[in-house]
Amino acid sequence: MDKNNERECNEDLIRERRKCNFNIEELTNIVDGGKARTARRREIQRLLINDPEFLDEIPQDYMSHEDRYSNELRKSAHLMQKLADQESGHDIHQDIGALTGILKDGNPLMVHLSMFIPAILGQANSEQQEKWLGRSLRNEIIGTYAQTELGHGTFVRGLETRATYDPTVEEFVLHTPTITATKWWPGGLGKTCNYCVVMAQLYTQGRCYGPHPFIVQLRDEETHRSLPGITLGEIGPRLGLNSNDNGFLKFENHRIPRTNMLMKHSQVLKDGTYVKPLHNKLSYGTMMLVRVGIVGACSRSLQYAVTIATRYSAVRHQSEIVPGQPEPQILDYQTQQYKVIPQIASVFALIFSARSLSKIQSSVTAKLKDGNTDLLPELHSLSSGLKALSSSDASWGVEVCRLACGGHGYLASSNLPRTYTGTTCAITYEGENTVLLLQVARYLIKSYRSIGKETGASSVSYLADQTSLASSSSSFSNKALVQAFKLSALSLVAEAEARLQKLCDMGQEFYHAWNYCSVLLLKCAEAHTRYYICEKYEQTVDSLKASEGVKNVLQSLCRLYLIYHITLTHGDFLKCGALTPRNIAVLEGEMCDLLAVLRPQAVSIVDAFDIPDELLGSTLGCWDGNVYQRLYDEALKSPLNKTDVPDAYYKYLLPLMKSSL
Ligand SMILES: CCCCCCCCCC/C=C\CCCC(=O)SCCNC(=O)CCNC(=O)[C@H](O)C(C)(C)COP(=O)(O)OP(=O)(O)OC[C@H]1O[C@@H](n2cnc3c(N)ncnc32)[C@H](O)[C@@H]1OP(=O)(O)O
Ligand SMILES: Cc1cc2nc3c(=O)[nH]c(=O)nc-3n(C[C@H](O)[C@H](O)[C@H](O)COP(=O)(O)OP(=O)(O)OC[C@H]3O[C@@H](n4cnc5c(N)ncnc54)[C@H](O)[C@@H]3O)c2cc1C
Repeated sequence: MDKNNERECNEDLIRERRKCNFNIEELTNIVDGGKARTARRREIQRLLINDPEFLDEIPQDYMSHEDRYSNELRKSAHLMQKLADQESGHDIHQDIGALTGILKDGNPLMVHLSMFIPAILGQANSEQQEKWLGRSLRNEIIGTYAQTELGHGTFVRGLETRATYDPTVEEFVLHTPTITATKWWPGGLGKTCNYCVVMAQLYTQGRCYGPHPFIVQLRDEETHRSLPGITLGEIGPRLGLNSNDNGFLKFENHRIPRTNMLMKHSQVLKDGTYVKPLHNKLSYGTMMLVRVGIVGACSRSLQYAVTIATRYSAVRHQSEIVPGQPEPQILDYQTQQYKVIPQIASVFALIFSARSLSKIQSSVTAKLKDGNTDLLPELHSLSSGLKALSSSDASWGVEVCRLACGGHGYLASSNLPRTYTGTTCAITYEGENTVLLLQVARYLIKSYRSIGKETGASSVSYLADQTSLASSSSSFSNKALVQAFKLSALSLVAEAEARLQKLCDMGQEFYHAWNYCSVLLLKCAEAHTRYYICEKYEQTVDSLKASEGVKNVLQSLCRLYLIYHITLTHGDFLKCGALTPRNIAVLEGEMCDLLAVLRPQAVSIVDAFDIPDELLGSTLGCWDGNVYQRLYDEALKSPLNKTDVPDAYYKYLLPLMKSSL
């Protein structure tokens, strides 16, 4: 689509774009993380969208279960080949964002890229990397990450798969002792992968040392047949991601060499002696890494959904605001603005916190190389909290965007249903959100109780700021609003700690008290993580070197985000005295003013997300706004429209209609 050719574009969208008062390209660079990143993303996307191999012969929704898998595997394999053919020197994981939308519904090689290779990088020692990293990067072997079992996903310590060391032949025996020990869910496990990283309980010298990672060959490298002692299969249709072959796996006393235990952090020596790691949760490192990646991935899903909803809201006319006047664009309704524009604001919140988290991860990783694990708990807490809030915010945001598109948003061709199912899964996988938030709460309570001890963990240093509890601010600057979030989080943590202590003082065991307070603890974790996001948003926008137009837009979006979230949880702000009822009323009024300020810029802001139509894949969100023709053309692709009278009519309807004659 030629974006300079206004003749092909919907009139409303032309008018919207003429209202733009900032530099779109500059905002695009901010979204991408710099000019060079924008250029790289566009280069990759051009390479993909001009390639006919990525086209589907018929829309996926009309394909059989097998054809969907096969079609997506064809495209995934082609994509991997294309990326491998690219000039070297690029980190494929940096480029993952650029691929959003090219593979439509959970591709079979995703976990190879996002977990198997990272597991080798993070858990294998240098000899093991020598053996498996190059081969997996060259796609000579394809792997997955097999941790979850039928009986246990959340509680990793409860996994039942065993890896028992046999020193006489220097091998581990992998075994699935019960039906509940069957590995269940791993992406690509069913039919695609020939290797995997398996998390299994390590037994040596008669003792269990807990879950550890092992690399296991699953299928013959020539015939692709499952190896003896291994049962593999696919788990069946899911809410979404149905082009993937999420699988199951059972071991029947399957033997692997000792050197297949991934030994970067802990080892089993030839005689069976166990050498423990520097920190006993280092074997959970792959999960932590992916949690960080999920924050960025969620921001991208939301960019897709809100681009669709915003453009559609500009094109769609319905009802009337002024009686008897022409039907307005639905974007003119304040309630529609309230659905869509906070989601735009949310995109930037997620982008900026993903970037901040990623920096922290790099510095923790660098420290780990020197054997320093001090900041691992801080990274665990932040990555857990941000994974949880980003996935729930984005899922809710995508759903709101679908609702904002009325009936047409329910159509597969809008691409909103698939965007939703592809986002909401992140609430569950890589650590179910409630469970991760309770990990954050655990860290908060522990940090609160150790106030005064220097831990170097900056995200919780505010818990020591007891004086702020008594002070409510009369100023309404963005910084002051962030302070209000801080106060709310601090007061919730203080309340939860006091409640826990009271129950313990009354004679309850700590773990029962914990369970009894866990709804409140969840709120603490959410408030703490929200405060983190708000603080990063405010700081990033404040310190940004940008033109006035871009800065104004981002300031307004940031302010909208802060006020929107205050209004959603205003009870917490009132309860701790951070804000008064009057303050809340004033802020609610200001939120509506901000919606009005941002409304004329909304289409241009989503244009700055710069998502090509071919990747957006939506009848409602296309750049030219030619919505109705696209809806009609897509409907014509339904196989039911191949004939006027379907066979089913003769088989079922006709006999029914004639039965009473
Ligand atoms: C490379 C970038 C790619 C980006 C791409 C993004 C898109 C990705 C698409 C991928 C597609 C699909 C992927 C899906 C894959 C999966 O789902 S894999 C399976 C994931 N499973 C889980 O996440 C399980 C969740 N459960 C857990 O993590 C643990 O069981 C849990 C942390 C909940 C508890 O562990 P326990 O061992 O029971 O620990 P506790 O007793 O609760 O706590 C003891 C202390 O340990 C601390 N802890 C826990 N985890 C960590 C950690 N990772 N690091 C550091 N510390 C940790 C905990 O805080 C306790 O500390 P304390 O004693 O309080 O001081
Ligand atoms: C699309 C998809 C892809 C996946 N891919 C992979 C993969 O590649 N590899 C892999 O190994 N796994 C994979 N998984 C599995 C995934 O990691 C698990 O489903 C996830 O970790 C949740 O575990 P669970 O299913 O055991 O849920 P459960 O833990 O059984 O959760 C059920 C309910 O119990 C609650 N609950 C559980 N424990 C607690 C607690 N301690 N405190 C309070 N509430 C609790 C939860 O909050 C939830 O409401 C995938 C899952 C999905 C949906």
